[in-house]
Amino acid sequence: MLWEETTSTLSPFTFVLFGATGDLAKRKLLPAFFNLYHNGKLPPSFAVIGVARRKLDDESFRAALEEAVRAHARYQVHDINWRDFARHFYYCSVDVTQLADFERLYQRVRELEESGIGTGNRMFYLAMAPERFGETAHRLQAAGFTQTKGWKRLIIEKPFGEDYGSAQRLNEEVTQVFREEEIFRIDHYLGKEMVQNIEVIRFANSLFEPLWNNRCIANVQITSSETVGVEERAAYYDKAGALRDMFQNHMLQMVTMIAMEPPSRLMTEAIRDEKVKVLQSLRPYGRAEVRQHIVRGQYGEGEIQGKAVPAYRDEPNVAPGSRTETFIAARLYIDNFRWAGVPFYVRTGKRMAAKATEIVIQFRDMPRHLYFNQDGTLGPNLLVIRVQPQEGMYLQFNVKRPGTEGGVIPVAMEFSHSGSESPEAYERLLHDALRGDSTFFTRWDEVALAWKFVDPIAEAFANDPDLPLATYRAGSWGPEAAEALTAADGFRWWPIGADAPVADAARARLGQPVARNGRDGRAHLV
Ligand SMILES: NC(=O)C1=CN([C@@H]2O[C@H](COP(=O)(O)OP(=O)(O)OC[C@H]3O[C@@H](n4cnc5c(N)ncnc54)[C@H](OP(=O)(O)O)[C@@H]3O)[C@@H](O)[C@H]2O)C=CC1
Ligand SMILES: O=C1O[C@H](COP(=O)(O)O)[C@@H](O)[C@H](O)[C@H]1O
Repeated sequence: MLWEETTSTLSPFTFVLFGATGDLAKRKLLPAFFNLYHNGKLPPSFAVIGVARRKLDDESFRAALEEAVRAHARYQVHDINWRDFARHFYYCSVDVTQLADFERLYQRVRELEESGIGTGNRMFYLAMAPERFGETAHRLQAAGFTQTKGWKRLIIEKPFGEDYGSAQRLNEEVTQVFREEEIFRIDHYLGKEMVQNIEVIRFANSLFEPLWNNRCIANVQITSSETVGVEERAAYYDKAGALRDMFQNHMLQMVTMIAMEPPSRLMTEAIRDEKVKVLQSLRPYGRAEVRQHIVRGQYGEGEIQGKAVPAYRDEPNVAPGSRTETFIAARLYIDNFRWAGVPFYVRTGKRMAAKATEIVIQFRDMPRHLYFNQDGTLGPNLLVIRVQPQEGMYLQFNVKRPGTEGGVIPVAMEFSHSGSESPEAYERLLHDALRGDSTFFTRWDEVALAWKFVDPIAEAFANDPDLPLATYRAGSWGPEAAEALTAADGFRWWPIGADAPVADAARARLGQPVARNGRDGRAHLV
């Protein structure tokens, strides 16, 4: 349920973290535990048992924990009594392909529980290769973990399948062991402060909700751009591409949050029901529509923050001549009463000009637009939800140019969350799962519908000889064809991230020069 008091005490638990020595654990999960502990969100009695194949003991795992926390947590190690925190962490070397290892792990968990920790509440987090998810769930059952007088829950990392068929098979495997309400499928974008804020912005403001439809909104633009390349993940990414890695999950989840109807109650299942309806209303695309509405690209060489970077095909472990897309832009339609005719432009890519996730709601022009638009600079009203790295939103509107010359200039009202110590996405999601709240996790029917929408696109990507794969320069905003996608409808992608007009305000606060606008179409801050 939403808005439950989050400082309420959690029940004691044991948390079995598979993949405890991996990248995700190091950068996100272990620091999230520290942040939660620092903020008093964990109960006095809990145990985290790190699991992976390599041979570590409790002490060396605690040393790795400290390193991870020092490098990636929001707070300083010396802010708390480190020994008090670290004593909650244990390690057990397990190869998940070996049932005997699970039996050993089970003994460890039982010993901890019998020493007074956990009272039988058991959380299992699968932060390892997705091929291992199904068999791990089965071995947990075979070793006896799922027989408990407390609760049992499973958190599964992405990717949840690589198409509808494989996702369905995986789901069948895990639901043989855990009930749907015990399964927490992670989409970490749902843990981001401003993604969660979408519901409040929409449903707690009489200013916005009456306008939230095809009568008032001209288009919606959702961008998640990254400056990083494929990094060390080519083995996975070269098969997945941007379509499966970002679009099928994070991007479509943001679409559902923007487009859903108000839920009948602010309750988990009521909210998920409304998100499902959005996915059901997505206009399906076959090959012809993919050519018309979707642009894919792959980064070539270029520059990121002044540093030369190689083309995707020259990255380590990428197949020579790979045709994997590192960028996708799509024009989506949600064929229901509220959104009929409104294009949703969605784009995501690696090695782009900036790291930014922003949602731009562009309102329709006024009917007497021309009257005020004599110098051709009048822009539409925009509501921009800034997910990251800045957290906040701004509303762009038009006012009279001050003075006697007349004319109209765009201005922006900004609200900024940055600096307000929002919890990290994983921190919030771990805490939600521990208190049994699955609102910001994806239900199976959401995952299934997302794959059913994406599968024909993936088919076209793989087999349509007439579908271009554009190369874009690393450090750019993607291929030109993505600009053409919006331009064909008389729109354009609005600048985001550091290019957004309100970035001027941030620069001004830092005493840096700002673009004093008027005729350049950029907004002043009011
Ligand atoms: N890293 C990231 O930023 C993100 C990761 N994810 C997802 O999180 C999951 C983990 O990713 P990531 O941390 O990057 O992966 P890593 O490859 O860095 O880590 C994999 C972990 O699994 C362990 N492992 C591998 N094989 C076995 C085995 N047979 N038995 C027991 N443990 C095993 C490894 O330890 P050892 O070798 O010691 O066994 C290691 O701890 C994946 O599903 C990924 O898609 C999702 C979003 C972002
Ligand atoms: O899930 C993923 O997300 C990250 C981007 O996450 P963000 O929170 O930094 O925006 C992406 O780099 C990765 O490829 C993908 O698997």
